[in-house]
Order: sequence, then structure tokens, then C-alpha cells
Amino acid sequence: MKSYRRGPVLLRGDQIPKSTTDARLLAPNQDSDWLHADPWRVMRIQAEFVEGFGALADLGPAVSIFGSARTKPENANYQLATDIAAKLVEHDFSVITGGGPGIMEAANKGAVDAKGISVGLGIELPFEQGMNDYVDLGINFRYFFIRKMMFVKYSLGFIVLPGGFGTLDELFEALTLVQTRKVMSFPVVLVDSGYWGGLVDWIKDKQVGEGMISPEDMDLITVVDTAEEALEAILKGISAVADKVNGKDEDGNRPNGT
Ligand SMILES: C/C(=C\CNc1ncnc2c1ncn2[C@@H]1O[C@H](COP(=O)(O)O)[C@@H](O)[C@H]1O)CO
Repeated sequence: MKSYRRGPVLLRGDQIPKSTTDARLLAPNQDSDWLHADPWRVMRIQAEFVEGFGALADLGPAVSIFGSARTKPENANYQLATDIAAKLVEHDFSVITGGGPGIMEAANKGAVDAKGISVGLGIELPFEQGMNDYVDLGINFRYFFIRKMMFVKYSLGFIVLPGGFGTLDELFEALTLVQTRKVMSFPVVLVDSGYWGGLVDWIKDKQVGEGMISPEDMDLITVVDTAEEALEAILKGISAVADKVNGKDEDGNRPNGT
């Protein structure tokens, strides 16, 4: 049977193309549909990873702040996000957000006002949506999954204010990565017990109660109400991770007593 090889792909019968990849590439007057074909998308995906890694390589220690794109400046959580970002900057952290409006804008504003590094990892959306005015280092991603990976790779912890589906997506992705040990356990801090309390109770009641997660998985989440508590929880969580990396126990001692 006649076979045709395209790199690692074996093609037979009707799958054999009428022309080669090179011939199609060199052919005049082609339409641009091929630019949207999946193999070409892989190149875009690669390019987006390269751009992201390049732009963030020298960032240094950073914390991501998530929350609703719809929170208005007059909402108390807007000021809270600003205060948390300022406190992070005072402790030499860069602040990373999704670069959009609402809580993202508030956190970027707090970082800039405190003279820190304010990062926005934006996402291309079907409606016009620029980066907020307080982003000093911004990258606009086409692909959600690449952007999500950048948050995890370049953050030492996540602080999550009230939000909608986008915020929940970011929260549960972080928890899943920690639970499955794809990343070192890093702090995930929920701010505003009034907002998150019902969800946390449901997780305890249903997910722990019915054996969908382990009771220890609850330790991955800390719920706080103030900027000071958020900072404290992040610092504590980060030093716990550092201790783990250095082989220390929960009290900061090494097994050999050093
Ligand atoms: C919906 C509106 C603007 C959307 N613009 C966004 N820009 C950047 N990042 C966004 C945007 N919307 C959602 N995100 C990401 O999800 C989280 C917030 O989503 P939620 O559903 O509002 O909770 C946020 O942390 C971003 O990373 C104009 O109203």
C-alpha cells in the first residue's frame, strides 16, 4: 500500500495529500486559511511561551493578586486590594495581576503607588479591553492556558479577592496544582471571609465530608479579612515552602537538629 510520511505522521489512502508542505508554502496566491490551522497554532503557542518567559525572567519574587474584573473603585475590596499590593511592595515583592479592570486595576495601582513593580498578564478577549493604566510591565496573551502557567511559574503565592468564574478558575487551578504536587505547596490566601465563607464551608462539608478531597487539603487555603492578615499569611506560607525546600520541619528545625 502506498504510504506518505509527513515528519512522524504516516498517511495512506485518501489521507495522502495532493501536494507537499513545501509546495503549498511556496505556491502563489494562497488564501490565508492555513494560518489558522492547528499546526501553525503550535508556533504561536511556542512564541507566546518564549515572549512570556523572556519578559518575566528577571522579575524576582512576586505574588499574584486575583479578583473580579467588575469591582468598582467605590467598593471596599478595591481599596483592600490596593492596600495588599502596597504591603507586598513594602516587603520587596512584585505584584502580578491579570492586567484588567476591577481588583486587577486596584492591585496594580497599589503596587505603582508604592513604587513597586506592577505586572499585568492580560488576555485577548472578543471585546476591546486594554491593560489598566497601572500596569508597568504588561504582556497580552492569546491563550488562557499559557497566561495561567505564567501566573504560577512567576508567583510565590496567590491572594484571591472576591470574584466570579475567572477568579474561581484561577483559585482552583492553583489548588489542583498544589494538591497534585505539580508545584511546591505555596500559599493560597482568600480575602473576605464574608464572601468565601460559604464556599469554604461547602468544601469542608461536601468535598471533605464525602471523601472527594483529604482533610489536609483544607490546609492549602487560608481565609483572612485584612491587608495585614493577607500579608502575614503570604509571608508565613512562603517561609514554610522555603523551609520545606531546605529540609526543615514545621518549626523551622532540620531533622538533624541544625
Ligand atoms: C469582564 C470585563 C473585563 C474582562 N477583562 C479581563 N482582563 C484581564 N483578565 C480578566 C478579565 N476578565 C477576567 N479576567 C481574569 O479572571 C479573573 C477575574 O474574572 P472574574 O470572572 O471577574 O472573577 C481575573 O483575576 C483575571 O485574571 C469588564 O467588566
